[in-house]
Amino acid sequence: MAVYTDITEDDLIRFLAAYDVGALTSYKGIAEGVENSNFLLHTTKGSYILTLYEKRVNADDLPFFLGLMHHLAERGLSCPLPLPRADGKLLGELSGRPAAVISFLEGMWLRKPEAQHCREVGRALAAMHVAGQDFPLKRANALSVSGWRPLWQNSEARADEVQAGLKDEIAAELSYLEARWPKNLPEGVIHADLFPDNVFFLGDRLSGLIDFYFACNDFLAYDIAVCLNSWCFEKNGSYNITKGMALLSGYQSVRRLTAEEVAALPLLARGSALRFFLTRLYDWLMTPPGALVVKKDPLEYLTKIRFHRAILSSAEYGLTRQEASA
Ligand SMILES: Nc1ncnc2c1ncn2[C@@H]1O[C@H](COP(=O)(O)OP(=O)(O)O)[C@@H](O)[C@H]1O
Ligand SMILES: N[C@@H](CCOP(=O)(O)O)C(=O)O
Repeated sequence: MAVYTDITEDDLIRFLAAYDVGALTSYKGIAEGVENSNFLLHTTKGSYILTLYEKRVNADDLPFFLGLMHHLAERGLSCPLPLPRADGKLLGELSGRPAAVISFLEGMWLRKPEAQHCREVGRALAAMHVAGQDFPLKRANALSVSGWRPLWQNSEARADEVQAGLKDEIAAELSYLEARWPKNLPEGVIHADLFPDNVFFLGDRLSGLIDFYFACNDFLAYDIAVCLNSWCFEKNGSYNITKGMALLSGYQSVRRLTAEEVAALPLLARGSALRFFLTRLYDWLMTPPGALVVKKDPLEYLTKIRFHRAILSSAEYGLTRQEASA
């Protein structure tokens, strides 16, 4: 459960006085998420999410994240909206943390997504990329290739505690990717963490995207790589090409990939797998005992890195031969 910062009822009531949300009737910590502390609030006016921004979120980036949610919602994308306070600001402070009240998005995330859901996600991701094209703020991806080595240096010495041989394997992987990371691919605003737990469905219909707190400017196709990694592998570590095909065709029904993006896909998928491996490894080794968070297994992403390393052509992800060789 991701609640890093406790709040008291008195402080919460005082904090909520600045919002037009009615009177608090109940609240509870949310048993999901990794990055921030989230609470579900019920008030006389409805349900809301209270987010306290934690360690990896830089307060200077909050206008980008909150502004982006507004921008995308204005262009018809379903995502939660930060509520304004009486003073017009979107951010307040609670228990010493920057905090926001966010509208509640109906729906549930899928524990066992199927190909049809992957298609919907592909479509929504491309719609987000298109809608983000005229978002005026910029934020570099702190967790792209230049951020991986500093992250690795924090865990490197203890990597073999997790699995023998990891230190050498990851060091080689990192050097390989640093030397070959693409430089010129179409860029824009990406979500950068569109895992199944950040996509809500009502029945089989996608009801919205949440958790824009890694959003940034980067290669659009890198976002697809994140989704292939998080949506198209089965629990046993195998890649499900039917899901890959659905996700990629859903995406391309809104935005066509360029030949350069197609060619870069195996490298981007490998890099995205390394990125999640590294943050998970860091959390695995560094999260203090007793923290109310479920740590995610870094080794799941080692399997994915190895899968991508063996890929010879983007067709293996589920692009048609024609698309893969265009
Ligand atoms: N706007 C929202 N509407 C409904 N539930 C939400 C909303 N935002 C977050 N949640 C709930 O909180 C959980 C954690 O949110 P998330 O943004 O993923 O946290 P974190 O940033 O810590 O990873 C989600 O899985 C969901 O259950
Ligand atoms: N998706 C990341 C962790 C970030 O957690 P989220 O709850 O913000 O999606 C992972 O799985 O490693």
